[in-house]
Amino acid sequence: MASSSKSTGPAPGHNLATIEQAVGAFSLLREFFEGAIIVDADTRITWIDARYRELLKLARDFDPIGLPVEEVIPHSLLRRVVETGRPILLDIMNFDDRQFVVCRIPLKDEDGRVEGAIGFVFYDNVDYLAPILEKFEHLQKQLTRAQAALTRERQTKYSLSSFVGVSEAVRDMKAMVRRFALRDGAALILGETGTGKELLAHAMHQQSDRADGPFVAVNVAAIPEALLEAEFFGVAPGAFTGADRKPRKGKFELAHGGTLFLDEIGDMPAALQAKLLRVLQEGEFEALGSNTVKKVDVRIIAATSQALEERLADKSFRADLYYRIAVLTINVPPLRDRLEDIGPICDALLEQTPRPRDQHGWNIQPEAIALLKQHDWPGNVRELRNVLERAAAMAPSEVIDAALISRALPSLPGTNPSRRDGAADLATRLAAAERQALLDALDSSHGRKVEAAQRLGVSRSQFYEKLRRHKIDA
Ligand SMILES: Nc1ncnc2c1ncn2[C@@H]1O[C@H](COP(=O)(O)OP(=O)(O)OP(=O)(O)O)[C@@H](O)[C@H]1O
Repeated sequence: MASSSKSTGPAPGHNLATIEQAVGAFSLLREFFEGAIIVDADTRITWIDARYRELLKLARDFDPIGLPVEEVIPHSLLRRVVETGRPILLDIMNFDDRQFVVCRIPLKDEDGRVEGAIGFVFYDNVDYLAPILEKFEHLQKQLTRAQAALTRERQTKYSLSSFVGVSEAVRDMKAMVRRFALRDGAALILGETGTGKELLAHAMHQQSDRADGPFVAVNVAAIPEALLEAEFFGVAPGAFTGADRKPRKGKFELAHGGTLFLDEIGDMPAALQAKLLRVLQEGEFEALGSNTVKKVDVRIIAATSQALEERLADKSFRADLYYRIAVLTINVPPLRDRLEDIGPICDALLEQTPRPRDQHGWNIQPEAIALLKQHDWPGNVRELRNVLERAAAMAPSEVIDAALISRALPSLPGTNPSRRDGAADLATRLAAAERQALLDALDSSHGRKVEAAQRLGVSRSQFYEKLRRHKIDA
């Protein structure tokens, strides 16, 4: 055996010939590597170089021979090499805060059967490896910084503090959201359109134990009825003619370990309500075209801007489902009932409103805020955002005064682009007219999308598709 007093092993009963050969061959290379290890076909350690023992900080009296490699090197990939019979020629491993290049090669007998594997560890005294390690270190630092920035961004974007409001009603509601976040049951958020229900659902998820899990949002009204079931529960391979061979995951599966936000739950068809109830009660469902039951761990947060009591009374919404989700109910007050929030919300929304490069920040005047407080806000904060964006687009400087606001408010003339743009070609004029029709329908149905779709004589899904195409945040 080529092992000197510095090496340990091999364990009795292993193929000595192979190990002798391997160690003999790479003893020629030993000045180029920092350590080496050999495992057998069961991935148990049969030999380890003394320098590798030092690197791993193994105690002097600890004998690793015969142990599964992962008990000594938890992240070792030697098992993969043994199982696949394929080498991993270049990889990087961390030991404490140092990075090493590692190379793993399968050991095969004369018939090509895998008998074990060897791993070598190199360090940067090998000049040609230095650029690889440097590059890796650089990329790893960049990744760590990007991940930290992303976490910060997610936390601020969806934290409860991004729901702006100073009124007592908002403070009480936020306290309730914090309490509900810590309970894991289904929750229901009620409020007019544009009051910030989705924002609150996201914040509740972010405050809960599920924050590291996914947050998946589905707008029930935006999906054509025929596709809803597949969208929620997924499709088994070949479930119907034309279905993919591969299974398609539904939103429930995608939200596993996290939160599923069901917006416009009042629009859910009866058959789907029954299936949803089953998931809530048993935590299980079947994909479309499958008879295998799947288990999921998902918290449901539902929201609606409809009066659910009416839907309960006419039996289009199941009472048992309602009582299941309504245990934790949050009522978001409409903007017109908390006028003192308008000023702070304007400041927050204007922070996010694009401004010309040479400008420091928007300056909204008290008279402009006073005028905004007189409006009824059927579309709530979403409508306020649109009005501010319109005013900002018309503003000649960073000052937003009452005159600009009165031009930007929806009931006043001067906002119809199709009337202004006489020189545009037909397609542009038609698109502008369609956009205006959508906005008008939303305005006159106080932001209720189902009603707006009916007014225009299009289906819900067509209506949503058009909103998306025209980039209308409704
Ligand atoms: N209190 C608030 N502070 C800051 N921004 C808000 C607030 N409330 C709502 N918003 C903003 O208003 C817009 C609409 O909010 P959101 O989509 O959460 O409303 P919603 O109640 O879910 O609407 P819908 O019922 O139509 O789906 C978003 O851009 C959101 O960020």
